[in-house]
Amino acid sequence: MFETIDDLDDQQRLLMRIDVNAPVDDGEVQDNRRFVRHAETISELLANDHAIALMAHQGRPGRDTFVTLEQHADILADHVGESVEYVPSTYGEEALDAIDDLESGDVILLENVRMTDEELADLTPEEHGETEFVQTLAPEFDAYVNDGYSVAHRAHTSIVGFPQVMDSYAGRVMADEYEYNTSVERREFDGKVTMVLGGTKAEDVIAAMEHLDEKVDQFLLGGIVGHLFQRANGYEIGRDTPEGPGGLYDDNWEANEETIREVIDEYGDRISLPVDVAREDENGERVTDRMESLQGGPDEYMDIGEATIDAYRPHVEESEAVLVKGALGVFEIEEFSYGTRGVLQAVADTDCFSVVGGGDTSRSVEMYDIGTEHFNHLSIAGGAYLKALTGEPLAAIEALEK
Ligand SMILES: Nc1ncnc2c1ncn2[C@@H]1O[C@H](COP(=O)(O)OP(=O)(O)OP(=O)(O)O)[C@@H](O)[C@H]1O
Ligand SMILES: O=C(O)[C@H](O)COP(=O)(O)O
Repeated sequence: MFETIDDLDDQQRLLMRIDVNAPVDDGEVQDNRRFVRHAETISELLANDHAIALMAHQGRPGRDTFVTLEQHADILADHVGESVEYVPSTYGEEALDAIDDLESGDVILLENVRMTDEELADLTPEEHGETEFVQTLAPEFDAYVNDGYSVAHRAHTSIVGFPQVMDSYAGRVMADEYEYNTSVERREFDGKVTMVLGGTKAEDVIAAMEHLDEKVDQFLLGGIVGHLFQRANGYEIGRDTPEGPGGLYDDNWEANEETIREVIDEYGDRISLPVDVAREDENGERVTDRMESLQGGPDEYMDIGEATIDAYRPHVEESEAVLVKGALGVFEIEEFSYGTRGVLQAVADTDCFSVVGGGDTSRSVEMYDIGTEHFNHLSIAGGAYLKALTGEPLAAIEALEK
């Protein structure tokens, strides 16, 4: 087991990893529950007079969402109610100067760690610990705290490198999510277990499906994941999104199709797919097409249709546990929120054990007033949550335990 911030002495100089990776709309970083949850940990640490330098990432190199953390510092400051200084360097001179000036009660946010050469390098945890990034920053601090549960599945320098050489502790979000999500994996249900899978990170979701067959009785698919499955069935649907991993439908299609075929052959009878999908017509209105008579281009479908929602609802009502990962449509636009809202409302109306995961997806519960109290747990994690459900070890946890 790992140590947590409860084990820290007061007034320490802390290097802390958080995960405020967020959707970026027209260059504007969107606030979400990750900021709120990490702000709670930061406030708790400030109450004990620590000085904190935060590390975080945003997007992946080459994507539109790969931006600096300037806006993140402002959003965090709003939630913490204290100033959070953005430092436009991760471990260069400017960063070291700002760290030098850090006093008890101060918080700074260092530049996007994915802008360093090391962060995403293919290295062992021990090698990450030997990088210039780690060797430069580690001596400046008393301890390392990792609160970034939602990025805990990535074996990157800021996650696995620092614990090699520093006293390391799990933050509040890390500890809570870990306990909850592993208890989901261990928990045995007598009744039906249903998993609702959607969103844009389709390859991660499909990879997880390969490991979930014994734990799940029914899969309900939507979002880009649903498109991919229906495309494998011969329908002209689906597109690559700038936020998604890219290449889903071209370079990686052959491999994706093969995996989907394997999953369908193995337990296709437990997988429900959209029978209709919704798009915007020329007047800007929502219009729904049956799967056999698609009218839009492959890239135009933004939600599951009403018949699909009606078909999915009884599965939820019959379930003892429902686990959700990823949205069934572009819920951020009201017209295309029907699928996500319809299924989440069915979960809220049912007395089942329920977990909603996915940093973006769990936001829809609050956005549409579905009532957080109707769910057992709203996870701010996506990929890490999926991995935890499949019982796979998380790189960050292994590093903290070491
Ligand atoms: N048909 C669709 N076309 C385009 N985007 C879609 C579609 N259906 C769902 N989405 C998008 O999926 C997103 C949510 O899923 P995504 O896989 O990106 O993240 P998540 O599961 O919430 O969390 P995380 O980012 O933490 O893994 C929403 O922002 C929604 O707009
Ligand atoms: O949003 C997430 O799921 C995490 O921040 C991890 O981001 P990544 O999938 O780009 O590594």
